[in-house]
Amino acid sequence: MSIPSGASMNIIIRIQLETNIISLGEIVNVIGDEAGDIIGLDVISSSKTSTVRDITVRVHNNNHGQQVVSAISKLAGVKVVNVSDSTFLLHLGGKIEMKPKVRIKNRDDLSRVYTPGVAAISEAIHADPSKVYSLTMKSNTVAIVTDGTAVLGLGDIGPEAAMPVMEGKAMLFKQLANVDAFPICLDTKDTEEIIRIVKSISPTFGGINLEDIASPRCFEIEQRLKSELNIPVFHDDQHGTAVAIYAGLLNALKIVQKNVKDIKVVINGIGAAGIACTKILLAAGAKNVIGVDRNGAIYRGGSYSNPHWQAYAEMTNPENLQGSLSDVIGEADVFIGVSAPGTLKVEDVQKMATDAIVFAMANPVPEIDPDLASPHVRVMATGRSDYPNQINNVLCFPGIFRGALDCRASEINEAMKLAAAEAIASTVSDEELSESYIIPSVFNNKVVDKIRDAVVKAAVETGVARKIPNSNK
Ligand SMILES: NC(=O)C1=CN([C@@H]2O[C@H](COP(=O)(O)OP(=O)(O)OC[C@H]3O[C@@H](n4cnc5c(N)ncnc54)[C@H](O)[C@@H]3O)[C@@H](O)[C@H]2O)C=CC1
Ligand SMILES: CC(=O)C(=O)O
Ligand SMILES: [Mg+2]
Repeated sequence: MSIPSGASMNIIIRIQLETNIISLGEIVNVIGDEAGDIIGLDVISSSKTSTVRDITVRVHNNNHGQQVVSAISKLAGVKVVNVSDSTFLLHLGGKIEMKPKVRIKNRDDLSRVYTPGVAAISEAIHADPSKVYSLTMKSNTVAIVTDGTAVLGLGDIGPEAAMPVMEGKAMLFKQLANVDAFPICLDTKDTEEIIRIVKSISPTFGGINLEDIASPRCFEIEQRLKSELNIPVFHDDQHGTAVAIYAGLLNALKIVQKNVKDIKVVINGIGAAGIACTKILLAAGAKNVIGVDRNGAIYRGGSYSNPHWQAYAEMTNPENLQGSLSDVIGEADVFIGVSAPGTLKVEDVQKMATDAIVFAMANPVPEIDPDLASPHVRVMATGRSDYPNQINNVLCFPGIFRGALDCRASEINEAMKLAAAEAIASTVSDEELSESYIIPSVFNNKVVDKIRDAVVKAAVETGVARKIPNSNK
């Protein structure tokens, strides 16, 4: 399954044109004939007989881009020098950097930021370790730790290939919540080694965001680190996703006027995200949740290689349904996909209850093309930014860590997660709420502040805050 048609991309085509043979206008017309949308034209160099230009063209997808380039290549007097994709260009040299807060202008500055002056600061922290929070970057810094084994929906692509995703996440932490975060991509899949490394690096950080670590390993890593460290450890694919989904569902259920206690929910993909989503829905009162993975519904009496599925069967699937996704989806009110591209068929959606809600969250390609599902559902959401209702853990992690760091929370607990979900949902007012607006945009500047305040309040109420921060207002 390719990226759905709703997506688009920009390509930059560098051409050399012989100006006595062909005009720029003719090239522009050819691009228009191929349905390419020109969004930029730059002159790179020019002589009496030829010009080199960069033409930035918005196209639907890779194939469409190739079609446009091929049409230009066929023109007499045009040489296509290079074609680049603006997404690749944006990644050249990486997306983040480290910047000092003050400039070292002279020897005096040097002697204070570094030796000998810095020694007094180190001694002060040695005498009172809690001062590391006020005298270093720790209080505002989060490690984004991955082993590269479940990167988006791309699977085990390794720690190097995980880097662009983690850099992107670090950008979002900074831009949305002013949290300094940086990627730690580990070249090991060994649970004990990952735990040991994260514990060893933890003095630098105020929090640990575990990311894209495959299940079931991710559960033990998180659990052990939570109990062995005194800073928040949060596996975003579990809890950030669960919080964002629950926020979206709270609002979607208002539209269809159904109660979470009465609905049938089918969750496809019972990995990190699927198990956490199930738990948050059960905690919210859902009674009929059915989990489905590659081999079908998870039921009591089944035998499973995944050690978490036996326990999962005990707490879900009250009618003990068996069979494939198609077999169990009949009359479901809600489908949540946190699995893999193209796993939900239109025929499956047609079997769902009236006013069906479909959250197809696999990234970058959802379980069903939203254009195909939409005619059959009341509320459609994906994890993507190019469709309405983007449900993505980016709605949660900046604000939840902002709150946890501000109150120096020792952990991120269930109350803080529920508070975050309710804060996200409440950002959409009753007047604004509609089928295509159940969840605020990532760029809604109220989201982070609302989550932060709600999370700090919940942390204080549950006794995990080690500091009462100033109000955010
Ligand atoms: N929109 C969002 O905010 C988020 C989306 N996701 C997406 O959810 C998906 C799963 O992520 P994780 O839970 O972190 O990965 P994971 O590797 O922990 O779990 C994936 C689960 O899906 C199952 N699965 C794979 N193919 C399947 C199929 N054809 N049918 C049924 N089950 C299948 C696997 O067996 C596994 O149990 C990924 O595509 C990821 O991009 C994950 C986190 C956040
Ligand atoms: C959004 C995210 O964390 C994922 O797809 O893995
Ligand atoms: Mg992830």
